Amino acid sequence: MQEMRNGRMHFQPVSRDRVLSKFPKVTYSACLPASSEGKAGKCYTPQACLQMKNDWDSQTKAACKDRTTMHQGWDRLKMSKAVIVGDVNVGKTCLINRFCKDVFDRDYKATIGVDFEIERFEISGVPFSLQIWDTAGQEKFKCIASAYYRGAHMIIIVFDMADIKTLEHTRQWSEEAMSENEPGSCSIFLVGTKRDLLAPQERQRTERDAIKMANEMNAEFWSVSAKSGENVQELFFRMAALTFEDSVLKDMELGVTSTTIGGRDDIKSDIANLQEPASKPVKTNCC
Ligand SMILES: Nc1nc2c(ncn2[C@@H]2O[C@H](COP(=O)(O)OP(=O)(O)OP(=O)(O)O)[C@@H](O)[C@H]2O)c(=O)[nH]1
Repeated sequence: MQEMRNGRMHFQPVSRDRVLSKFPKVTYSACLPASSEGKAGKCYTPQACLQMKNDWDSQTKAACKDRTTMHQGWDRLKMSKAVIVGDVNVGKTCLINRFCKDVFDRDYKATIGVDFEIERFEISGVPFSLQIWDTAGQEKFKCIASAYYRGAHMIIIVFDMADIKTLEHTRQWSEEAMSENEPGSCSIFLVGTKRDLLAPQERQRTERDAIKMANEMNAEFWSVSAKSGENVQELFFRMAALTFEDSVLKDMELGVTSTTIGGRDDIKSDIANLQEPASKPVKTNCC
């Protein structure tokens, strides 16, 4: 992924479909009448989005362009942690698999505890990795999964658009995930899955309810389908872009010169916990 040559860090190129040069901006209202859907084309709604900018922050642009910053400041790979939570069976694993592997499995296989993927991007010319943590929705695994909420830069709360109860439960998922993190330290995305299962009018009703919920929890709302792939790549690109920019701005604020984002050693130890369960067991009281 990265190696030192002639005293400089060299990163292997990422695949072309993970290169992001333009800022992913607001282009679509989920509450448009069904008849106008498809005209505007995309994804998420100005009524519930984390920010409405059309371009990178000028400081981010300057930092990405600046060769000196590249050599002095980003000699290690920038990395952020996204944690995906939500009720059992809502489609968390399928969402990740659609983006990371471009596959969809119709059969349900419960996640046991946690699992994770690392996706590599190039954003505005800068190598960037996103750790995507998939957690189990089953109650019996909750205490294992919650041990991995800490240190998240992003919390993605998933619900099933065809099962409105799962939207009601998102408030509790949000509270639980945020209780492990400092207030204001992570961005929240509220994601409705299985968009393909709903008729247009039903979908609009659910989207309106979800927008209200997203506003309550200061989240950005997206409606996606892992089955068809609709909006999935756009969602992950948007998440990657927002967390990348956050990390660049935070690093500049802190005057960080040579570290992964915020010196997050907790991310590495999370992976160590996952890969070496025998040597570092997850402590739980409830399972
Ligand atoms: N039609 C449709 N079905 C979906 C979609 N996403 C997931 N499913 C189905 O929903 C079921 C559950 O999906 P998973 O991704 O395993 O659910 P999960 O949230 O990871 O479940 P846990 O691991 O138990 O927490 C599977 O049978 C999937 O095929 C979607 O976008 N559309």
